[in-house]
Amino acid sequence: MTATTFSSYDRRHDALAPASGRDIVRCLRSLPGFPGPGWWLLTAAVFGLNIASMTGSSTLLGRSVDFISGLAVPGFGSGREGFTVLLGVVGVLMFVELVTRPAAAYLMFSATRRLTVDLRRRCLAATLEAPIPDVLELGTGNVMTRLTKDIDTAYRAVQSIGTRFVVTALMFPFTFVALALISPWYLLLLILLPAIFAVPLKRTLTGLPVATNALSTAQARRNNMLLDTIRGLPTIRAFGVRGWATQRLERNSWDTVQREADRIPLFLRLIGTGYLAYGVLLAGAIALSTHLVAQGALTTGAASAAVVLVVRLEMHVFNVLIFTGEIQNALTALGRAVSLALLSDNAIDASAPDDCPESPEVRIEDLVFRYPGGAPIIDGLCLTLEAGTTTALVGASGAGKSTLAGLIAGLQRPASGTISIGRVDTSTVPDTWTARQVSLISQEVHLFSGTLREDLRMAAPDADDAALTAALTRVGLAPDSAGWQRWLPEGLDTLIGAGNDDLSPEVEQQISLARMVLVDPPVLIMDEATSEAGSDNARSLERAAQAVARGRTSLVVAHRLDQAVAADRIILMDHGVVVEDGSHRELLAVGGRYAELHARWSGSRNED
Ligand SMILES: Nc1ncnc2c1ncn2[C@@H]1O[C@H](COP(=O)(O)OP(=O)(O)OP(=O)(O)O)[C@@H](O)[C@H]1O
Repeated sequence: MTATTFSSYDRRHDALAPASGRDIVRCLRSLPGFPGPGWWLLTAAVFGLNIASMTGSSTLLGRSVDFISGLAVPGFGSGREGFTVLLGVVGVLMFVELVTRPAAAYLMFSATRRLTVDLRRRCLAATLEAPIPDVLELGTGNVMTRLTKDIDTAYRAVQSIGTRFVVTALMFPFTFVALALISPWYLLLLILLPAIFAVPLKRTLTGLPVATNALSTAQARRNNMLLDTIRGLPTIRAFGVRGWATQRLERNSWDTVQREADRIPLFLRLIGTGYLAYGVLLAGAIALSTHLVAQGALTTGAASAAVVLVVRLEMHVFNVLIFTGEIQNALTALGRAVSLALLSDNAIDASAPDDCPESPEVRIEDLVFRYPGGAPIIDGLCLTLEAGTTTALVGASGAGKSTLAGLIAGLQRPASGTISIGRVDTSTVPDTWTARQVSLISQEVHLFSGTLREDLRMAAPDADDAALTAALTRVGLAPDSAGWQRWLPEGLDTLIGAGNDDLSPEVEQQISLARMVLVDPPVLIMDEATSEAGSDNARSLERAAQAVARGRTSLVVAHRLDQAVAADRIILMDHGVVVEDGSHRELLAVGGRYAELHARWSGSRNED
C-alpha cells in the first residue's frame, strides 16, 4: 500500500462554502469543453470589433458637426462630399456593430452550454467519488440544488447578461482611449469614475449578498415547511390541525415575501446613484468640451464627438451597477456548484490495498465522534469484532448504536481514533475500498426503478438468473414461497422501485438482503434491518438475516432481543461506551443490565 500524508480526518475542501474565484477558474479550465485558444482569440476579436465600431461611429457622428461649421474632417475632406463619405463609413460601422453582437453572443452561449453539461457531469461524478461523510454533511437537498438550480442560475446569467456585461466592461477602456485621442484632457473624467462608483458599488457588494442570503434562507425554510406539511398530511388530518398548518405556511410565505421586499430599497438606491453618477459624468464632459472649444484647443466637431461618446456610456454606467448584483449572484451559485465538483478532492489519494480475501477482524481504537457542534457521542471507544463472528449491539435509544454502525461503514468521519478492517486503517485508504469491504443494511431500503433482475444485477453484474434466484431463495424468497407468489408475479421481470406498485416492507428487506448475498461483503452491518417486520414475518426475515450474516464479520444493531440471543457475542452500549460484553449465556450469568433487559423482554413476550 502506498503511504499517504493525507488521512480522511483532514479535509482539503470544505464543500459547505462556495469555491473561491481561483478554484472556479481551476475547475472550469479542467473541464473537457473549456474553450481553446482559437475560441478566445476569435471571441476577443469579435468583441473588439463590436466595441471599436461602436466608439468609432460615435466619434464620427460627433465630428460631422465640423462639416456644418465649414471645417474639414481629417480623412474625409470637407463639404457635402466629405459628409456623405463620413455617413457611409458610419453606416458600415453600424452594420459591423449589428453583425458582431449576435456573433459574440453565439460564441459565448455555445461555449457556456457545453461547460454547463460538463460541470453537471463533473458534479455528479464528484458526488459519487467523494467521501460519503462529506456528501451526507451537505445533505440531499443541497447536493440537488447545486446540481440543478445553481448551475442553471450561472448559465442563465451568462445567457441574459453575459454579452452585455462583456460589452459594458470593454466600453469604458475603449471610450477613454477614444476620448484621449480627441484630447488627453478628457482623461480627467477617469478620476471622476472611481469617485462616483466606489461608494454605491461597495454598498451593493456588501448589502445585496446579505439580503440575497436572507431571502434564500427564508425560501429554504418555506420549502422545508411545505415538504414537512405534505409529508405529515395524515397526522395533520388525524389531529385536526389544518388551521395550524395553514397559518404556519402563511407565516413563512410572508416572511419570504418580506425578505424579497427588503432587497427593493437596495436596488432603488442603486438606480438613484446611477442617475447621479451619470449626470456628473456627462456634466463633466460638457463642461470640459465647452472649455476646450473656448480655448481653441478643439473644434466643435471634436468636442461634440467627446460628448456623444459619453452619451453612449449612459446605459453602461447603469449596467455596471445592475450587473454587479447579478454577477455576484451568478458567481456565488457557480462557486457552490464548483465546490461540489471539487468534493472528490477529499477522497484519499492513495492506491487501495487488495480486498479482504475472507471475513476480517474489525478493530476500533480510541474512537471519538461528535455531531457538528455537539458533545462527543462516542468518546474513546475500543472494541474488536472477531473475524467471522456475529456481534449484536444492544442499548437504550440514543446510546450511539447507529452512530457506531455508520462509523464502521464509513458514513461518518471520526474526530479521532482508528477503525481498522483486517489491519487496514480505513482513514488512510479511499472510502471506495471501505465500501467494498463493509456493507450496511438499514431499514431504509432503496429499490432502483426497473425490473427486479436489473436491481439485483447492480450488486452482481455478471450473475445469471439462476444465481439471482438462488440469492433470493437464501433470504426466504424462493419462487414457491408465499412472498414471491404474492409480490413478484412476473418473477425476475417484475417491475419494482419508484413508479411501480409498492412491495411489502418485508419483501423489500428480503431483496436488500439478497443483494447482500450477491455482493458477498466481508463485513456486514445490519441496523434496524429486520425491525420493520410484523410478527408473522419477523422470524423468517430474521432467519434470512442470520443466514446472510453467517460466516462473515457481522454487527447487528439489535432492536429486539431475539436478534441478540442468536449472536455469538453481545455488546451493551450506553452513552457511547461499552458497559457489558459477552455471549448471551455469559451476560445472563453476570446478572447485570443485559440480564435485566432480557428478563423484562421475556416477561413481556410471555404476557403477549
Ligand atoms: N444527525 C445527527 N445530528 C446530531 N445528533 C444526532 C444525529 N443523529 C443522532 N444524533 C444523536 O446521537 C446520539 C446517538 O444516536 P444514535 O442514533 O446513534 O443512537 P441509537 O443507540 O442508535 O438509538 P436508536 O436505538 O434510537 O436508533 C443521540 O443522542 C442522538 O440524538
